[in-house]
Amino acid sequence: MRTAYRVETVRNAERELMARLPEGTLMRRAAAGLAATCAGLLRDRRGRVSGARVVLLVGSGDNGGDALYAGALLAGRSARVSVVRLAPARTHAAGLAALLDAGGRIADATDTPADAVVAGADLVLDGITGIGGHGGLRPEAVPLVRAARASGAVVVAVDLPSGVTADSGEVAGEAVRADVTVTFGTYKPGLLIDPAREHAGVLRLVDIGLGPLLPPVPDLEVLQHADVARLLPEPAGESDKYRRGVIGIVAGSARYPGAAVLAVAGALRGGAGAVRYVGPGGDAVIARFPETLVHEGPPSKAGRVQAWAVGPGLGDEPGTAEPLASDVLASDVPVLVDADGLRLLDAATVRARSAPTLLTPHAGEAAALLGVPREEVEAGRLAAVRELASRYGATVLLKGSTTLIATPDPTAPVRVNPTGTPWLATAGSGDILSGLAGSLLATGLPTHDAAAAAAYLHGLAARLKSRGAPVSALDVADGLPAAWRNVRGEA
Ligand SMILES: NC(=O)C1=CN([C@@H]2O[C@H](COP(=O)(O)OP(=O)(O)OC[C@H]3O[C@@H](n4cnc5c(N)ncnc54)[C@H](O)[C@@H]3O)[C@@H](O)[C@H]2O)[C@@H](O)CC1
Ligand SMILES: Nc1ncnc2c1ncn2[C@@H]1O[C@H](COP(=O)(O)OP(=O)(O)O)[C@@H](O)[C@H]1O
Ligand SMILES: [K+]
Repeated sequence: MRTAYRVETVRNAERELMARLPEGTLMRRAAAGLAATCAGLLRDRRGRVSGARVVLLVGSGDNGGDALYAGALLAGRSARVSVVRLAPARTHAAGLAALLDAGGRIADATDTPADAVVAGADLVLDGITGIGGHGGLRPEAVPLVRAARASGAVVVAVDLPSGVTADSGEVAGEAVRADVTVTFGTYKPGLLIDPAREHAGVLRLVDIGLGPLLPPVPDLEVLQHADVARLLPEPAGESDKYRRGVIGIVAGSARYPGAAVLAVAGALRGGAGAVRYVGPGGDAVIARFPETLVHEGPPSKAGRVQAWAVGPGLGDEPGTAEPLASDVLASDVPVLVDADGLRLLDAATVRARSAPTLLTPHAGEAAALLGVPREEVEAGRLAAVRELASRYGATVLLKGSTTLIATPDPTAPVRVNPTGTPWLATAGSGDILSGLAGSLLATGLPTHDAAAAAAYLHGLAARLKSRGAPVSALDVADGLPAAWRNVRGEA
């Protein structure tokens, strides 16, 4: 499991650790890790560190200090290192002295155009701001950062790409776009959540000894194969289809019968022992998946069901969608609500439910539920998913370029799914996810585990099927058994 902590927590832990260590120890540890990564990148690029051209962009804080000490270490290995100070009077003095001692030089951008400053650089180190930064890049930094990007040099961000918001992943204005980010002590939320994540490139974590001083509960967690493998249900010798769990799907409409087929396709690969279908798409479902138990009446009369998934393609015809959705919400088993089901949702009904509810909106649906523009949700995913979970008293899986899962408990970590791929942005893939997550819920997994395991398998299935080419929603469903085996370490 990867974890991330917000700035205040990082600073508290750093303070405690610094009090136990000789002054400057943490920065030296950070700089050593940073220099090692840079040296590796330079060797990849030109075979050796000696003679490489390195430009440091250095702001007024300790982030610049890290860059300067790392620059000194590289200069000590005969790299040609120059520093551009963005706030000359407030540059980390000891770091600058170390760099100059090691043979580095000052190349401030005051009289020289930005592109000339970075011209010919093999590597540009972004030490403008780290966890102390706020409000995007200052105007004087913007041309330098753009020139660095355009120069073809490898851009390495120190701790965080300057300009991104560490705690939320928001990007207010311009921010550095790095190829690699070397972060210290722990991941920060912004490194894992878009749009900031896109700016960070490949992540490297340098251990500076902070781990034991961080609280046991992180702000974010990212499950990995072993974590998901532990969650996946496995039928025991004594299992029968009912004990494995029955998932009820309420999806599709005369207008969108395909959504019913797709949700069932996901549900059939989600571990439940049986899939019941209720709704107007029964014929289409049976034609494609004869193993489905199709029911004509209302969901409450469909027989035993351990969890429901309601909403994909349900449409908005009065007299059809609404009664189906309210019947499902009145049940006392876990319910997943997606797509059209979300439009019919009212917070008081969800809050009053006796069993857990899982909402799976994309950014547009989340925006409608929150009454804000879609762009606001996309720019501030973490705040949006937390707010929805708290307003509805439900677990919320917010889909998109970074899929996030929050529970109604504001102290619980938000989960970030690491397996997604932009190839998943294809019509109907969300319907597969609904069926899959519902199926995992029916097997008895707690809501946030079912959501996290489903997002993980769904993303992995898309990657395994895609291998760099477009995939359809049904391809993703077909890839689920392979993803399941892959997670469990089976061939
Ligand atoms: N505290 C510690 O023990 C350690 C800190 N480390 C480094 O120190 C960093 C934090 O250092 P600081 O607290 O000095 O903060 P930063 O270096 O991140 O930035 C703070 C400075 O930048 C200025 N600033 C803020 N926003 C700006 C913006 N948008 N554009 C330009 N300037 C801006 C502020 O006025 C302030 O002077 C970490 O990110 C990490 O790189 C590491 O050395 C590891 C140990
Ligand atoms: N840029 C992206 N990167 C990764 N995953 C994405 C991206 N865009 C969409 N997805 C994923 O694709 C799926 C799309 O679901 P949804 O928006 O409900 O589409 P539909 O309604 O067509 O099924 C979700 O699982 C979402 O997380
Ligand atoms: K930085």
